[in-house]
Amino acid sequence: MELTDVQNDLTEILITEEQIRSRIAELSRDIERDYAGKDVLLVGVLKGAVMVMADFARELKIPVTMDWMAVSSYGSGTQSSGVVRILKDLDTDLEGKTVLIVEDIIDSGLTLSWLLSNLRSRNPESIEIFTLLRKPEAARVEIDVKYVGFDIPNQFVVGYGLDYAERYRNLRGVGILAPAVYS
Ligand SMILES: O=P(O)(O)OC[C@H]1O[C@H](OP(=O)(O)OP(=O)(O)O)[C@H](O)[C@@H]1O
Ligand code: HPA
Ligand SMILES: [Mg+2]
Repeated sequence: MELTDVQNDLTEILITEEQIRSRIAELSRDIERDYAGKDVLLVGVLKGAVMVMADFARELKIPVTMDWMAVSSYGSGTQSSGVVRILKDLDTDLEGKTVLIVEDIIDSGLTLSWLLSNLRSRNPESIEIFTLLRKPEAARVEIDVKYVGFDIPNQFVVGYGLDYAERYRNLRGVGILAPAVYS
């Protein structure tokens, strides 16, 4: 679905499909260099990261494996509950693995901060983070993120995997959701 197909639900088109494609390609070149010769395990955080994982993994010119974890803290609202629940754990043992977490967005940072300490306790060789979007003004915890697609304003966004109450995930780009839709 195009951003223009839900124009009335958005206050702004923030990032187009083409901008996402080209930024993922840029970051992929960095990552190919940084991880040359390594066996990388991409850990996608369901459900939001499905689109970015699919495009990023196919853009990479190095072999990788992929696993998924499902966590949820937003439910059907626009504010983090602060409580992160594991809905599905990894199938892979992380002991000694080179892990790259793939996320759609870092907002308050609460999800990733919780996830990082959870995954670090499993003794991987290294863990880094790749996120398509980040909201610097919303950060409630500091997280060291190695690969960031776009820093965006502190507003609720949808599209390209990101939902409001499970809707809008299938938009090709990212837009700011009109407050009238959720208030
Ligand atoms: O930095 P934070 O404030 O913690 O927010 C970021 C997290 O919130 C979203 O997940 P959500 O809980 O909505 O689950 P979903 O991916 O299934 O939509 C998003 O995909 C991140 O995982
Ligand atoms: O801005 C957002 N949009 C959709 N899901 C989210 N999860 C955290 N922040 C957001
Ligand atoms: Mg969500």
